Amino acid sequence: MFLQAVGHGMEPSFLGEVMGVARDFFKLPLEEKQKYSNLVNGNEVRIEGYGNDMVVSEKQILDWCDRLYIIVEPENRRIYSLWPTQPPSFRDILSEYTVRCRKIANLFLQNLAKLLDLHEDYFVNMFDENALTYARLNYYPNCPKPDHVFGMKPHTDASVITIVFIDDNVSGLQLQKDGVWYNIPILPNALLVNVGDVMEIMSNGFFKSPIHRVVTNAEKERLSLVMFYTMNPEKEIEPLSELVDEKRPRRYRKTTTNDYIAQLFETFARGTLAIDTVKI
Ligand SMILES: O=C(O)CCC(=O)C(=O)O
Ligand SMILES: [Fe+2]
Repeated sequence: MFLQAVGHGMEPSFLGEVMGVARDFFKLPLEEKQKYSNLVNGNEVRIEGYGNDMVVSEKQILDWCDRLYIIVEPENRRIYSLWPTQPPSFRDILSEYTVRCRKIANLFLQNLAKLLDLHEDYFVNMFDENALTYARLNYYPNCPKPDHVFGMKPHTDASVITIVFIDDNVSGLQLQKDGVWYNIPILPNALLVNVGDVMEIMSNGFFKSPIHRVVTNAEKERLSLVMFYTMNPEKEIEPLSELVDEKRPRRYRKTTTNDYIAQLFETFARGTLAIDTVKI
């Protein structure tokens, strides 16, 4: 499930500021950005920080994309040493965006619960004080050979839900439906909201986590800011008992967010899908 939210209450001027600080960050000299590197001891890749994909094989084709990945919620899990100090307003603006996006996330979660005939706060209440929200800032430079490389390879998100904010003058995000790729049109100031794998698992396949990818563009660079809403990393994830019965047996194995995210990074680098590893 993928939708474009327009009446989300964030003013275009505020969204402009958000995209502005993201753009200013990526324009910094490489040495400055590398202060936030996702490499530990020069080789081991952690999720958080600035960099590119984890490399698992020599044949792997890296995505044409730079990214900065940071935990934004809960506040006590923020690693401020990985939060840019340039541009100076980066932290304040991302913090405000985090608060405002949470409202949209909760509204979406409430609507998903209602569609499943569950209490509207069913999903909202599953996010405890250790549930993590990751922000990922993606920067896709223009690419001289757009036919040779993706901005981001086909994947699904390991989140419960995801909110994507795309720079409003460059398309490039595509969605797979029945084996065909469709362009997601640009709607200025819209936020894209989609279901991630954890929601697919919990809903026992009622909601599908859409396969999507980003194509590169020869002329234009592109930016996006993605918020991934995940549960407490230790919490067990499985189809809700309310949604499993004889007619609709359980379709996914039990996992945890921790294990699943590790699985996602591995499968993403290999070009396969994490969700296939938990299907029964
Ligand atoms: O850049 C985009 O439009 C989407 C990026 C994305 O799918 C992701 O970061 O998971
Ligand atoms: Fe994604």
